[in-house]
Amino acid sequence: MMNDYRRHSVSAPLSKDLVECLRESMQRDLKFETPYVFVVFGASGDLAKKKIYPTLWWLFRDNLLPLNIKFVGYARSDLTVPRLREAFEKYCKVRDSEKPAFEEFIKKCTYIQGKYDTSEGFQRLQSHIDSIQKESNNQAVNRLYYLALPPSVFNVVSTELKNNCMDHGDSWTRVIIEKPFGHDLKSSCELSNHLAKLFKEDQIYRIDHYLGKEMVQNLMVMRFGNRILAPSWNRDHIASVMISFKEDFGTGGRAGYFDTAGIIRDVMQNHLMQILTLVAMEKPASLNAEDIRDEKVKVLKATKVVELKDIVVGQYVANAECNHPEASQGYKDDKSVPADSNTPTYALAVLHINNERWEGVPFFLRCGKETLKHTSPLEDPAKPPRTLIETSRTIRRRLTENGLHGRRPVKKPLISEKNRKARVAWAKAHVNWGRREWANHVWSDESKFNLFGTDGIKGVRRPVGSRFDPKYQCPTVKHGGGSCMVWGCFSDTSMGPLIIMHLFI
Ligand SMILES: NC(=O)C1=CN([C@@H]2O[C@H](COP(=O)(O)OP(=O)(O)OC[C@H]3O[C@@H](n4cnc5c(N)ncnc54)[C@H](OP(=O)(O)O)[C@@H]3O)[C@@H](O)[C@H]2O)C=CC1
Ligand SMILES: O=C1O[C@H](COP(=O)(O)O)[C@@H](O)[C@H](O)[C@H]1O
Repeated sequence: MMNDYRRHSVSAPLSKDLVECLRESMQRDLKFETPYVFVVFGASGDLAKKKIYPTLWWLFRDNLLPLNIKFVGYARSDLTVPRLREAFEKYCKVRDSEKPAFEEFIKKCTYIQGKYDTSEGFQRLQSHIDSIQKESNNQAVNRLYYLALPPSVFNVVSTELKNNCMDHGDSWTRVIIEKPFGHDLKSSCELSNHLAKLFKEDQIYRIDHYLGKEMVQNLMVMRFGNRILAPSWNRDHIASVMISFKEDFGTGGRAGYFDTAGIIRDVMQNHLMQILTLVAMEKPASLNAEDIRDEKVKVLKATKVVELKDIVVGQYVANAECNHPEASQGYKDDKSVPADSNTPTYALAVLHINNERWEGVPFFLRCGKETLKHTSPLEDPAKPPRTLIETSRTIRRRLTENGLHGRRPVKKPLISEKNRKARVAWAKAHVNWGRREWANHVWSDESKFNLFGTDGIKGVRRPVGSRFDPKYQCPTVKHGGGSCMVWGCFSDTSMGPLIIMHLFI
């Protein structure tokens, strides 16, 4: 069972059973004594402090990392481990009880200051890894290089890595590359070709962290494992799809990178497009990565090329009227943004997927920095179906499963509040009458019969125990309509005649 609080926070520890299970499955592949080094290039940056270091800590805390692992930060900034820690600790959400373990984690961290475009810093990194090897009984060190860097330096850093920091054939080296992977088709192909010359394909990990988000991971299960949704997931039932990414903060010190990318390259063409393909693709042959990739590619191939008329862009400016602390700063108020920058911080695009499932359904991709609401909801405004696939039996079953049972509503005479009170008072006053008292009384009532057709049997769907809830009652009237009003009476010994009071035609 998942801990309750974990549902709300990735920082909460996993349950012991789950950790054991994950460790067991990892032990098959990992020798825990083998030395590993995880190098974060761009350790001084936003991604490193907000995501990479906190994630490494959570894995460490949950015993999901090899025992002999070291974390090396690398960047140009003049930093030390304590200053690095200052930057990332608050994102690690360390609980009081976890503090000793966090100190152990920090002991595993080191920092190397170095440039990206010269060999000197990389040679020092290599010496550092050599020293880890010596400390580990000379066992060869597995290396994982994480490029948490702006794309402008991917080429030089990967080249320096290849020239200075590779394994010696007795361990492995892997390189993780962040998005954006190039800024257009040409540069993306160039980057691919460049990396292919340096590393084997299985050494290169291109990462889109959105694919690791719970909401995104649940998409496939929701689409293909849900028997109610699956048949409705198409143009007959969905009018349009809006995939929306909004952040209530701006570039916050990252403008150096952001201004070279813009919101489209930063999140739209990767994160939002990944979500779009997951939403739109057909069921893959298996959950194997290649099969999923193939289905995503089919969606992309069926997508009409986006033209200028299909896209709106914008840039956030300061808003003096808003009290949000960040609203006083426009994008260009950031000193590292050129005064004439026209980099978009907001974009809305409409895409069309020309296939049988989605023909005619617009897919809107919307993303913005400083949009005052940090949510990325996926909204599928449903439209009235052109064809009804579900049978009424299925609908009845689903309603009942959800606690709404089909029942006849209680009839309640439509009387004024004054009369209601009078009736209640009379009933209370005579609550103790017995047979003898009632025998002296005549009972009368009127009834309405429709002349054409009937009012029919009305039903309501209501939860158990809510019979007398006013919302589920059915108001009745004794007068009006195309009908015949009759009156009758009885006492404890006989029945009176039936009197036709009114006939309405
Ligand atoms: N921030 C986030 O939440 C996410 C970011 N990413 C991706 O991660 C990568 C890094 O992003 P992020 O950490 O936000 O970026 P930052 O702007 O924070 O840059 C990271 C580090 O790179 C160095 N750097 C910055 N600009 C330059 C430059 N022009 N030339 C050389 N070095 C530079 C700086 O370190 P120093 O000067 O000390 O060397 C900086 O601390 C990007 O590719 C981004 O797309 C992906 C997912 C999420
Ligand atoms: O890739 C990026 O994603 C973050 C948003 O990621 P989240 O996991 O924090 O929602 C975004 O802020 C950043 O600009 C971008 O580079």
